[in-house]
Amino acid sequence: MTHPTEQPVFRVDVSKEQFVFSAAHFITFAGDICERIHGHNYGVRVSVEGPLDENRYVVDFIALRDAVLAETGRLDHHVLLPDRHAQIRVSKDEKETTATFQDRRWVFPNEDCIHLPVTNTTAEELAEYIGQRVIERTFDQFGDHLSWIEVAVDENQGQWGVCRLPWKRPSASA
Ligand SMILES: Nc1nc2c(c(=O)[nH]1)N=C([C@H](O)[C@H](O)COP(=O)(O)OP(=O)(O)OP(=O)(O)O)CN2
Repeated sequence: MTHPTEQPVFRVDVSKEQFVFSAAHFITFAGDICERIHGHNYGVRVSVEGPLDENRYVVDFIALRDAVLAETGRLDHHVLLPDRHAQIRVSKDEKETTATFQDRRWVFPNEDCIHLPVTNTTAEELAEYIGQRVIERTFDQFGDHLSWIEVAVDENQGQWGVCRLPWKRPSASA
């Protein structure tokens, strides 16, 4: 009998020059230190593992590429704000979004902001968010048989936050 680890394992990686989004953010660290707002040209790499289909693909990397591009395009030229941070409070009215941290306050036009379901807009949490969104975009096309998706987000030319997510049908509320 063949041992399972002797089976070939297949993966598709997409890592394109266009997978860049320029965005502003600020995070907290060490408890109550809050960065100044600043920007990064974030880079993204995505991998998917699973068995081969009838085309001998894990997934069509053109379809995966287009799903990633849709997400990087959506984040590009925005201010990324965390919706789940205990100290960075984010609120909005019909025109403007206000973020506060202690006695500091940032005000942005609503259309410049993307509210993310994260605690801190670290590269790791951005990677998880992009991974969830790519699953949502592609699950019906790619099917339920894949093993996982891994997203890596580069904040500054070689500083990657990476998240691997099980390949699961997105919940209806996602
Ligand atoms: N594991 C992680 N570590 C750090 C993260 C992160 O997301 N995950 N993020 C940061 C900060 O966002 C920091 O601003 C990183 O910015 P960077 O420009 O790379 O750092 P420097 O302040 O050293 O800037 P230089 O332009 O290189 O001087 C920190 N850690």
